[in-house]
Amino acid sequence: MLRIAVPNKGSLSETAADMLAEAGYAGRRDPKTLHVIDAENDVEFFFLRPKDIATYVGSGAIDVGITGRDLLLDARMPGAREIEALGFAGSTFRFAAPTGRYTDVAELDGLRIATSYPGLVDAFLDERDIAVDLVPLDGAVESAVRLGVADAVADVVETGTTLRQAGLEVFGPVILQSEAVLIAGPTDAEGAETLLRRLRGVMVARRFVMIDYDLPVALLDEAVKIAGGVESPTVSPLRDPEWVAVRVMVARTRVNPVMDALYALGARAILVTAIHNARL
Ligand SMILES: Nc1ncnc2c1ncn2[C@@H]1O[C@H](COP(=O)(O)OP(=O)(O)OP(=O)(O)O)[C@@H](O)[C@H]1O
Ligand SMILES: O=P(O)(O)OC[C@H]1O[C@H](OP(=O)(O)OP(=O)(O)O)[C@H](O)[C@@H]1O
Ligand SMILES: [Mg+2]
Repeated sequence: MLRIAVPNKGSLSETAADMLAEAGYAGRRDPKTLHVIDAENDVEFFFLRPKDIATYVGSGAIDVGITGRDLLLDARMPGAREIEALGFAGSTFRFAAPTGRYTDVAELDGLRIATSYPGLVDAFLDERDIAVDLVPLDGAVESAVRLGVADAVADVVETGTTLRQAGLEVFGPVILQSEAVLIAGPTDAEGAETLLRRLRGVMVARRFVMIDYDLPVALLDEAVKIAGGVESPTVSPLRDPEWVAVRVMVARTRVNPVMDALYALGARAILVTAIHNARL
């Protein structure tokens, strides 16, 4: 049975569980459940702290897992590697300090930096020969400067709201662009390929929609330039030989401009439908 680690709580847990459910796996009914056997799919789920998942997967105790790229790198487990970015929980990892105080990371030399990702920060600063006094905290790191235990922080930034509210601003380079990732251990586990293919199917379904429209056949080449699809659009005859029906996959983010352009070209009866799952 393929052993899969899934975040038991926190920012990643709900979307990870949703993706696995859409991929056809059995979920858990009670959020306190730590272990689920999905015999039908020949997999076993372990619900673990996202921070610990790289440790389990890197050691080979669990075959694959869903965690954050920042958490994977922070764990510094040589056996654990990212095999696919999952397209959710996107964030950046940044240094921040009271507005205007620092502009360059080199200024951090000898200062106190609070973070809940000491492995990640240490690796980044080590490479640049900057020696700091790391203050490891569990969370709510943004308060550490105001409370006097650190001079600056290194933390996850999504919208920047938490930083702003604490009177802090980012400075220096982006330490890391993070998002949820699928990770694997030192050996290739049987069944991991199927999981990966299923998750890719869910991502495609989330990222793309299907557009159908009718078009005068003479305009087909121009229409394909607007939306070319994955391979190429499906074109079907209509009863009127001057017209065709076209079906094409389009990225969700481009739907409206594509519809506008197709309509302007002469397409009519333009319909958008959701894709529930896919294997490309
Ligand atoms: N605001 C956010 N936006 C996007 N991703 C986030 C955000 N906060 C945390 N993450 C991501 O979630 C992962 C951390 O999840 P984790 O469950 O450990 O933290 P959490 O959501 O802060 O929960 P906890 O309260 O237990 O600390 C990291 O990969 C991090 O990049
Ligand atoms: O840029 P923002 O949109 O404000 O998001 C970033 C914040 O979100 C997370 O905190 P979380 O709520 O998980 O609390 P924690 O710090 O206790 O982990 C993260 O640690 C940052 O503090
Ligand atoms: Mg947190």
